[in-house]
Amino acid sequence: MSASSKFESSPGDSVRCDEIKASNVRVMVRVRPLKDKERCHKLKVVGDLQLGDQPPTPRRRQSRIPTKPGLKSPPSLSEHPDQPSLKQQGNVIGVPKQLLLTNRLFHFDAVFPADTTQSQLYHTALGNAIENNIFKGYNMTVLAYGQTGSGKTHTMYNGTSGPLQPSDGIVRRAISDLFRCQELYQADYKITIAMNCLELFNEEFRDLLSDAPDESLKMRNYGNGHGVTIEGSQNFKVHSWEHADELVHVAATRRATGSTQMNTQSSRSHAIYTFIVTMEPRDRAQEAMSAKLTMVDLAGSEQIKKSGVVGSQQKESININKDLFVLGKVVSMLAEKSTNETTSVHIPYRDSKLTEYLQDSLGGNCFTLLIACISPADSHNDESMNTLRYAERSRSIANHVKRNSVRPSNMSPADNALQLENNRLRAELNEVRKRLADNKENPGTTNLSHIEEKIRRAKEEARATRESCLNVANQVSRWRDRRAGNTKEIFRTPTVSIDPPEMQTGRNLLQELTMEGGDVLRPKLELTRELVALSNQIDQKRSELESLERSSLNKLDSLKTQIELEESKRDELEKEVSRMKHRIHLMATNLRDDKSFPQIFRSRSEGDEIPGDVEMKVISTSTWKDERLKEVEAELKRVSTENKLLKDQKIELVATKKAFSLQVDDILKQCDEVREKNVQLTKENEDLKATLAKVEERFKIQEASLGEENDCLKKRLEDLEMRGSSDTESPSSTSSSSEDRPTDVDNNVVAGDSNPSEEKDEEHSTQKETLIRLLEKAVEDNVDCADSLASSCFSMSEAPLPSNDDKEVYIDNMKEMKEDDPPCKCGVSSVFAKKEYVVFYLPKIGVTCSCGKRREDQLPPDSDPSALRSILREWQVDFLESTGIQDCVDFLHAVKQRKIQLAREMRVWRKKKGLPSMKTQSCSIAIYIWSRTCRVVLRNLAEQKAKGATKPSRPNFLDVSLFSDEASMSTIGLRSACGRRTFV
Ligand SMILES: Nc1ncnc2c1ncn2[C@@H]1O[C@H](COP(=O)(O)OP(=O)(O)OP(=O)(O)O)[C@@H](O)[C@H]1O
Repeated sequence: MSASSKFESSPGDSVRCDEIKASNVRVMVRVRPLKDKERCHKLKVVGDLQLGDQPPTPRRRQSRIPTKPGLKSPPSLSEHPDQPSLKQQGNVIGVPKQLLLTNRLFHFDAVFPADTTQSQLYHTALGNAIENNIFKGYNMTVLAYGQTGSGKTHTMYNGTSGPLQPSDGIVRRAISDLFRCQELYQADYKITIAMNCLELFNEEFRDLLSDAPDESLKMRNYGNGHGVTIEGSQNFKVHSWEHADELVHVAATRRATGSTQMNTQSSRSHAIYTFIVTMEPRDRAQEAMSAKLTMVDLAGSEQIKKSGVVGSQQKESININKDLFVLGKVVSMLAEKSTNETTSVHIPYRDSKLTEYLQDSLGGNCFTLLIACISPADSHNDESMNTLRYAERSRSIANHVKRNSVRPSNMSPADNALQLENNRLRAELNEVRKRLADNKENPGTTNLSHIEEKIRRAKEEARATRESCLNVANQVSRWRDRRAGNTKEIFRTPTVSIDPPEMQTGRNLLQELTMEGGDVLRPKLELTRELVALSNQIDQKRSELESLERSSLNKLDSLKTQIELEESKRDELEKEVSRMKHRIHLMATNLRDDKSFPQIFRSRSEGDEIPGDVEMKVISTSTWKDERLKEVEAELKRVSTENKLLKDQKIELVATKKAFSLQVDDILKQCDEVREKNVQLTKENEDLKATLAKVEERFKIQEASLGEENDCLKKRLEDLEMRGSSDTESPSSTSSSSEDRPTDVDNNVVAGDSNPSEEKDEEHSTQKETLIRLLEKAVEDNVDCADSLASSCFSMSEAPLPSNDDKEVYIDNMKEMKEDDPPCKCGVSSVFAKKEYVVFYLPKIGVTCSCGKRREDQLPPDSDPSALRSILREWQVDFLESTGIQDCVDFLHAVKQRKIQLAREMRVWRKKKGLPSMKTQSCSIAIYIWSRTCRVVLRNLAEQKAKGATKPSRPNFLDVSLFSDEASMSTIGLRSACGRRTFV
């Protein structure tokens, strides 16, 4: 059976046509959410949206079934009188109807902003439309239109399977509604639901539910609004929601999709889901109804440049765009027709298969809802603008909707079917007649290709009509055979399949009576009377059937006559064509051969006699020329109109292209910016990572040092407890152990932890002796201390090296030195210590081996004298940097804030680096020495600057006078060259 034949309302006697109403296509716009990196400045939904998320309140069952069949005016989509208005549903307060895009305001039936849920969209857009339209016998179509990636498939079929999900689109929700309504109405109607799923891919129809889904199917158009069918497509009778849903799911997965730059899962075809509902009343007084629900997910328009398609995808894209172009043209023409009803407008439905198939939905017998999907992104403004313009135009398309219902009659279903078929044939015949009449009226417009086309169509139609007639004839003869058999059998066999119901009832009654007759003896006369009455009824029915048969046969005959007539017309037309061809050929030959043709006119003007046959020739030629001229003029007119249309389209396209290229430039620029930013961010990220690693290392060190501090504190607490009594005897020893001011290292840079004073004195004297011994040995051997790790004797760098005599004096001085000796004023200093202590405690500046070799005091040219690396040794700077200290100022600040913590961190750090272990207090002293040195250097540099030095140089670190005001000078381990202590 064809997909739509049941829905073609036949203009016959028993089909209602009294309820034809105009209903404009309803248009709603859905804005999809922004994607990553997309921006939206120019699009605005105007008005508040407060949608309810509930289905409309269910109504009581009685009101669903019309008490008086078909007398209500047809409801428009989702606005049935019984249905609560949008404003009354749930908490719906209002739906925006306007949309502003780049200063242009568009008006629609509803505008759904990006945050609208699928459920909100369905209940607002369709509401109770399935029940109010389909189950009342009105056809309905829902179309999704828009550029690629704008959300059409999301809106129509967001394919899941199983129970209904919040993300499901219109198709699944509509199927659910269909079966819900079937359940509601099945007490009064026998309802069947059939469905098919088609796709139009590359200008070819395919049945997505067929065993051979790749097979291309032919479309057949019955013309004059009598519907279109896809030959060979299958209708599946579906029994439940699950069944239908499964089929739709299969179809959706078979649909052609592909990945483009605009949409990773782009539909490459137009998908058409059709559901056919037929309702046969259980009560014969009601009318039978049928309706078709079509849901179309159109493929999206796309710019090949933007979508980046090539090869076969490019061909698909061209076909999609062509279809949509024709759709736009049809919409424009329909809109023009509805605004200016007086002018006759040709609607180019046949220019594409899509529009030919959707003819009923656009300007036909159908309630139509168009959902235009757009992207809110600025980068898609031009496409969105086109979609909105198209959608706004669609609003003015008027459809003429009528109920597909059949009046109740005493005819059997077979009679009804026959009747409908007859009606359809009659309509076709009318159409053929009309065309023939048109041909007669406008012979002037006939040109060769037109005639050929008409002949082709006529042939096709004749073939189709012949087939239909044969069909009908077969049906009639089968039916006649059956009837003849039945009539014979009627009294013998009680079960005849096509008996009129009254006869069956009578026979049943008779049977009952016969059965009961055993116990209740009725008079024979009564039974005879009943029988007579029944046989009368049978006769009456038989005569009715015979007259019906006769009329059918008559109709058949008249149809045959019509066909013959049509065929003879066609023959005539063919002959006419060949005659014309012959004439044209003759004339062309004559004109070519007849050299005297121009001469004839000349001689006529001069009053010469024209030979009779030549005059005839001239007359016929000029008549033909006039005709031809008229034809050419008409053709010219048509061509110029088309040309103008094409020019307009071209201008529009050029403008669009220009806007596009501007947009593309803009996007490229943005891309560059983003790329640059990206590089910058990556760099920043790397820096941050490095800092993070440092911080993490610091953290670990701090953590470890905290542990140690804890241990240390505990130990100290124990010490303090133990020393409780001795503290009262020598209070000065407590103050001298202060961590912040490690003055207990006067005699040597090798300072111990806070030991009792006797231990300290003992240690000092040992160290003193060691030093003296070392010095004596150094004087004897004049060793190159720079290479000796065991012990070294250092003196200042830039001061003159002490002679051996000086050294002896120095040693003597050392021996005689007392704790309370006054400071030496010689201004020249030396450092005596083990090399490892020197390396640990002292900064690098100016320290020179006593042998005269300079060590570590050379600064690279142009180096910053105030930098940490110019003052301190490599490892010292490495350590400080590991704690986040970058320069002298940082360092001085850190010393002030957290010297002890730094000391602990240093201890842990050294351990980690495999350097000799030092006590925390020694670390603290070292830090103190470094900080002092840094402060002195900074101060000296500032002084140099203040005196006008443009390039201040690093001070001589061992110039004792530099440190003369430093009370804790001794802590840096300097001694005067005379061997006496400089400071106490
Ligand atoms: N309203 C929406 N909410 C959430 N996501 C959406 C919405 N509309 C579209 N999308 C998402 O945008 C993407 C593209 O949508 P969809 O495939 O439906 O576009 P389309 O118009 O059908 O494209 P095409 O014509 O190329 O098939 C999908 O990932 C989809 O999930």
